Amino acid sequence: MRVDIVTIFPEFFQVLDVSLLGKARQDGIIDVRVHDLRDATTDRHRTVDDTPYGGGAGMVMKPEPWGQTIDAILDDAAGQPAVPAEGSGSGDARPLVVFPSPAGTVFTQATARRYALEPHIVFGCGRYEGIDQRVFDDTAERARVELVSLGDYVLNGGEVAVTAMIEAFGRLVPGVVGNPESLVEESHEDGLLEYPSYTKPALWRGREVPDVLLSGHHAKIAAWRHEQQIERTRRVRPELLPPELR
Ligand SMILES: CN1CCC[C@H](Cn2ccc3ccc(-c4n[nH]c(N)c4C#N)cc32)C1
Repeated sequence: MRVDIVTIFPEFFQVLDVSLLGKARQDGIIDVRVHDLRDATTDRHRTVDDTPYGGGAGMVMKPEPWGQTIDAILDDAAGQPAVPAEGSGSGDARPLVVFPSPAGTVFTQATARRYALEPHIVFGCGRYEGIDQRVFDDTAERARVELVSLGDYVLNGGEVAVTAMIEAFGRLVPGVVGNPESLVEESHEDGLLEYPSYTKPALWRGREVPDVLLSGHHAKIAAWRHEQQIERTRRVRPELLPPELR
């Protein structure tokens, strides 16, 4: 899987060199390439923004550097088809270009599962008040374009969102997580929040571990954990409960 990231803060993504994603990159499972948008500027000040047409506060990101950078990435990728992850992908062979945006559809575990099947994703990290709309419209001429939001709050740019999204789908790409079993019983994977976890010691500051977890009775443990998931989901995120459990 190939991932391209366009940003004015390339150093922001050094975080992707560590932990699971760093190993996935070293193992060649995920090929992450970071592009500095300012490399596509032509003026001495490497300008990427300008005042908004129609007035208003803040600055808007100019379309030219974006168009040049995205074209270069898509042209390069066209010559090196990326290998899709196992499983059925979107069926649309065009690359996927994702722009984080507070105006986008909310990123969920279902989005992460879908992205994990894509052979190639380009992420465009906006800053300032956002990117000139014509960048999205022009890119949509040759790629699938998605505006995606991390959640209902305002960030200063797309980099934090892209980091979270790459972690969320990256861990689902086959070979990234050592034990795929650990991906099954986690929050949102089965629509419910995860059950509480415990480890040694059996007694800590006067607090014991639930007896069922010490029983060795796997069926009872599984039943207790599922009940905990339902109780926790009902308490914290009732809207996630399937109708029959509400
Ligand atoms: C005051 N203005 C309002 C519009 C956005 C401006 C900052 N900005 C520029 C590019 C950009 C990209 C994503 C996000 C963002 N914010 N919240 C989320 N869940 C996001 C996601 N994904 C924010 C962004 C700040």
